[in-house]
Amino acid sequence: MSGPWFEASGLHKQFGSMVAISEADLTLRAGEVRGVVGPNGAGKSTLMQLVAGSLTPEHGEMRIDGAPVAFRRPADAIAAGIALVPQEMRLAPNLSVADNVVLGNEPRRYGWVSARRSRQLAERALDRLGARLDPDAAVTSLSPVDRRLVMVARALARDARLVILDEPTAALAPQEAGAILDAVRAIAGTGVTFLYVSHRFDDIEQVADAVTGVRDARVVADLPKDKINRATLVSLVSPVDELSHAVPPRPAAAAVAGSTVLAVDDLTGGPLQGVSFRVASGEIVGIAGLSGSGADEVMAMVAGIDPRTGGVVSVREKILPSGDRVRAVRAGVAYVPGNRTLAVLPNHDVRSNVSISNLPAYGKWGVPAPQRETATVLELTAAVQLEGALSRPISSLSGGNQQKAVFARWMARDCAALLLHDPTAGVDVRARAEIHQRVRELAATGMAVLVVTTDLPELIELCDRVLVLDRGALVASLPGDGLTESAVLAAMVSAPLDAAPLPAPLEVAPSSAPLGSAPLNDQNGRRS
Ligand SMILES: Nc1ncnc2c1ncn2[C@@H]1O[C@H](COP(=O)(O)OP(=O)(O)OP(=O)(O)O)[C@@H](O)[C@H]1O
Repeated sequence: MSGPWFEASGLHKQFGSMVAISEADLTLRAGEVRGVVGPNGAGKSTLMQLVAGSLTPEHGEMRIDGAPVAFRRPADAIAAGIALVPQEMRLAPNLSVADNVVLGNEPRRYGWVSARRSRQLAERALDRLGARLDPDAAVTSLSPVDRRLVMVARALARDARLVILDEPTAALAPQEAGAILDAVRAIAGTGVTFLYVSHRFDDIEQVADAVTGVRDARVVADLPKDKINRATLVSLVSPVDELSHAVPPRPAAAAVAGSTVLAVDDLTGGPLQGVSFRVASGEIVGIAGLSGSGADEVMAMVAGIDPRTGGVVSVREKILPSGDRVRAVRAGVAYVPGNRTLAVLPNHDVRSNVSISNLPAYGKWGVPAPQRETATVLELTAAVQLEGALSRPISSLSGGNQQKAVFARWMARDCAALLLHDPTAGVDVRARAEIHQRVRELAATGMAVLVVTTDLPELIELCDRVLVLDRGALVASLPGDGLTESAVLAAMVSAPLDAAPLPAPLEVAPSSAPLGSAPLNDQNGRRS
């Protein structure tokens, strides 16, 4: 690693009277991977957007190789060798892998886009990442991790010296995240600098050479490599006196004795090949699986978002029609999607975004009772540590805070089954602990909770039982007590990953079964 080539000092940005980042300094060396860590709403994304030219600072300066630079738009930053890879996927679905890599930067010959040179450019960028992808493949055919690699390749195809990655692994399983981390380390070895924003401390510990801590709109820490560990990272997000609160232990054995609330029998559709399981009142059941395992599809079909081609889903013995979200809500199925852009009402304030799930409760005989609504929403937002005025437009909240609002929405309603899809993606460690605590409390009131998450520690902290899906089939049901990440991982890839002893799988489902003829699972997911 050589001396600093990028320096920012005194960067300040505010939205109206709200200061998002103030007096921020940042110094980067060639080939450095700098983690960026801090609580939700701290100002991390704002700082990244200033460096990437998506926002312009009120004051402060940036220098590249000692010379002052000022970016008025992202194109200025790109021309200076800085590219931002945002958290949300920005790929053109109708274009190939190669076309997506060169999108907006197509090499031209005599003014015309050169298909040959575009392809070469894309292949070179993908090669540098070690991504073995067919440049002609449709980008829609790729797994989430490969799509993410295409987005990183796009930055490399622009000869970026600094690549800013915003939560690049937020919705990826650990092995898949590993592909991103390996690529980042390999590219950093060639002299490219990375700013790596993440709430996943495992990633930061593995990949970062140094960490910038952001808190309350200020840069509050600059940790060298030998100071990067779980305790220092947690303390950047949560004050030291809250450390124990931030990482709560899983209760020894959750009291799971209720009757079946959610029954899924022989579910088919998409990759699913006859998946059956039960979730009892008071139980928290997790589903783990790699991309393409079918975990996402189970969630979408049970929630009534996607239609199923076969099988039965019932809640409290009431069969839900296929692909009917309204009927599912009426039957008491709450759903918090992993992709918050599917859940927020962007043109509405925080209050409406939270109260919408339960509007009839805030009025009597059709007359609204705004005070009751406000009181309830204040209680719910406090429970997920979402601070600030309820009248703020939700789109002005940081990503993690939007996620908290969506979660609070479903706490307002008395539901039978709560479906959580990556419930704490982009949420800081402190609020994550609060959300886990709320989930446990909701389960204790008798709800059946189903959690699909790529975050293995979350499954282990939260769940009484973890079902593992592989290529559309249920391959294991692992009891929560004593469960380890390596045991879940091993079941996900159908092979032991290390020497850690595996709990014996309780259930091994056949890869397929004729419609309507599959045996039912008992309460613990065992087949009878
Ligand atoms: N366009 C905007 N209008 C008004 N306020 C904004 C806007 N963008 C960000 N903010 C506010 O600036 C503050 C910093 O937000 P920012 O997105 O930078 O936080 P963050 O650290 O990236 O959070 P997260 O980890 O949740 O993504 C927050 O209070 C947010 O509500």
